[in-house]
Amino acid sequence: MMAAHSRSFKIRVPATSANIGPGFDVVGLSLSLYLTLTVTVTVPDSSNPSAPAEWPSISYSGEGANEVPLDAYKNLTTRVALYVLRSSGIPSFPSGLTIHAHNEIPFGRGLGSSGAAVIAGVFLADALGKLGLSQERILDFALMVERHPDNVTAALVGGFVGSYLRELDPSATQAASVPMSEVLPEYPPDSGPDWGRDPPLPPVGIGHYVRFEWAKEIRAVAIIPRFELSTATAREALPQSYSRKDLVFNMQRLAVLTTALSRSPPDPELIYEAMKDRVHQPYRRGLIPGLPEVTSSITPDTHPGLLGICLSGAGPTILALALGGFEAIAEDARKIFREKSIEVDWMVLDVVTEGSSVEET
Ligand SMILES: Nc1ncnc2c1ncn2[C@@H]1O[C@H](COP(=O)(O)OP(=O)(O)OP(=O)(O)O)[C@@H](O)[C@H]1O
Ligand SMILES: N[C@@H](CCO)C(=O)O
Repeated sequence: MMAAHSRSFKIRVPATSANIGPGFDVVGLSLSLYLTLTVTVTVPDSSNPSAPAEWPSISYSGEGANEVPLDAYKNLTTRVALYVLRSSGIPSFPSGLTIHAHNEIPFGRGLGSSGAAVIAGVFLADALGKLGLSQERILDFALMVERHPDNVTAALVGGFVGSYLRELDPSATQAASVPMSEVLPEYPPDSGPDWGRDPPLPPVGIGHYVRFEWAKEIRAVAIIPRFELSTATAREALPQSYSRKDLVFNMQRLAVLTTALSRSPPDPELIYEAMKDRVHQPYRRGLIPGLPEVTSSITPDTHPGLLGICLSGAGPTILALALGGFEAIAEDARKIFREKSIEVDWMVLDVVTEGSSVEET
């Protein structure tokens, strides 16, 4: 009888909410919803190392299970993993690889589902290839795929995080700007170890971040419209340039917000105003009917316990930060959306301080 040995591990990545009003592409919060991968690699003892590698077997449950591709060469997480493996000189997945993904993060709603899938992919490659990637290098790889740092950084390190992309020299800029089709090519079905060009390596040290403090009593109400809005579409709605007045408006608020959210007791008057934005939300209102009404009519005066309210990431989810009164906030937002014929789901989430993890099981 053929003996086999196997190795199993679990990867867990939190959801994130980016921007928090004025911090477009700058700040992110990790939230208590998770993408969890349960991974097993089974290697028959008598396996022939020169035999062609089998394709990984992927299964999904939870959010997105009915739409996510289960082909490892099409699925975002495994494509990212393959990119990182190939960049590290490992041409393909090992044989006997099975991955079960359980996903609690709704797709395309502004809760960082793609950022979580990307971070999970880099962790998967790191664990499969025993690459020993540093946190900095994990972020470099993630930023070659998701090119704004707010979601992936918060998903990686956890908590309330501010980040920037380092100004790269011209050759590194070129390396970091290669088209996505070269970073994550559409692998042909029969792709083997010799497939394609060498993958473009990320420059070293692209993303830098700082973790802010977070007042533990602040919780997050996610009001989630039942429609998807892709980040790409929501970014196309934005202008290429802004007035000085609007940029100063946002910078003033962001500077106040990062400390205001760390103070106990939190000050609703300060936070509500500091969560206003003029850089992305006004341009996205056409994509999210009800957005301006929800953010302007739900206030700390009308809803005791509320601190501030904004679009979560690229939307369409609304994020309300609050100390209490969660149901009144969410149900009143539901009424406003219903007037626009949009149904919502809502949940109260915690801001989690732990980032992504991998654990051998
Ligand atoms: N767990 C996952 N596995 C595979 N693909 C995923 C997974 N999660 C998300 N995706 C892919 O990412 C797409 C959603 O990405 P998109 O950037 O548009 O939204 P988001 O990340 O949910 O929102 P935001 O970036 O505003 O927070 C999905 O339609 C799917 O193609
Ligand atoms: N900062 C990004 C977050 C979404 O991924 C945006 O608002 O487009």
